[in-house]
Amino acid sequence: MSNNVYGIDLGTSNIKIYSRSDDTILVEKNMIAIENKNTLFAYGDSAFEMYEKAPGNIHISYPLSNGVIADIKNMELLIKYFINDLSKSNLKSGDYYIAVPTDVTEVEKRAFYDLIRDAGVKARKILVVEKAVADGLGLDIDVKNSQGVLIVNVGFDTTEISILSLGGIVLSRLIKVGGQKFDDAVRAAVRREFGLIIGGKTAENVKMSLTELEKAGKGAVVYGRDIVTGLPVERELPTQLINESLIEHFNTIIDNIKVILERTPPELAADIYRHGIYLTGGASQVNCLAELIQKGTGLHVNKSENPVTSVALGLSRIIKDDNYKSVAYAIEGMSK
Ligand SMILES: Nc1ncnc2c1ncn2[C@@H]1O[C@H](COP(=O)(O)OP(=O)(O)OP(=O)(O)O)[C@@H](O)[C@H]1O
Repeated sequence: MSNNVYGIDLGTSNIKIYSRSDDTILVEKNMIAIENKNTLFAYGDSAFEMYEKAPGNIHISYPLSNGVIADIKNMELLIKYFINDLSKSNLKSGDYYIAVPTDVTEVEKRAFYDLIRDAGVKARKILVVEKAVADGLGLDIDVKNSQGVLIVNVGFDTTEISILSLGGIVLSRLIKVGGQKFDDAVRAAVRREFGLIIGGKTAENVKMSLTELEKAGKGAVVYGRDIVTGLPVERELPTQLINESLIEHFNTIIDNIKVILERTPPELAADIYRHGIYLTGGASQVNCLAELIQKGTGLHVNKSENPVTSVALGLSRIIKDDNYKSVAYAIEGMSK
């Protein structure tokens, strides 16, 4: 195949890239490790492996923050390396579909377009898709013909709450709550209740294993540093403590869903009532969140089968099915 087509969902913690030629989705950490301020040391999952363990001369960072591009130079570098890997070092010109959050400024949206144009990936055509629309398609919703669809995507540092109707976005709100805030809450609770300092990765693992641990009736065994003695220790944390530490953030998400619902035109609200809420994004899998949203809003919650890749799956449907091409658009001033 001469020209490939790529669909990119640039998440803060995970980058997901659909490649048309092999019909697969690459999922890698959106992270870069730079040695001595100017040399690429590692990227993607390999950079994440070193996170919180690397020496001072290796700087490891996320180039995205709160859903927008914070470090353009390193983000371009990452895109170039990932696309080069996908094309097996035989990069040919290609078309790019990139998902963007709705509730960001036009300048921030434009930055996604510029990123692909300037990343050195031989972009022929660059089209933008609203992230929630791609999410809807990835969730198998016929977004072009459906009225009143409420999608909640809980990611790493943001949660996007959107109402779709007939292929467009009616309302959207991006709030700064996601998996990272959940991890921070776990760390703070462990420090407060056990006098123990744990790393970010440990907190994330505890959060991700909560449901399993509860089922097994076990606590989470962690290793950390005792605040008083400064020595490494092992502790078993009760799951109840972890659950309680997350409630505040869950309530923020629920309150924001309610605000969006209050602003929804009544005809669309009726459809949302019938279909319920669609919940996706990696951090939506956290223990009890779906149940609490259901309880807090009184609406049925449909959980995604592919929470991490739902946006990329939606992009793949747009790329493969001409019927959905109209939901992708060129940034003003660029040809479609
Ligand atoms: N089983 C799980 N339980 C709880 N949280 C999980 C689970 N699996 C992944 N996560 C969390 O999901 C988050 C990553 O999700 P996702 O890939 O959707 O985010 P992102 O797209 O990178 O972020 P954003 O949308 O904020 O840009 C991380 O915080 C991770 O800890």
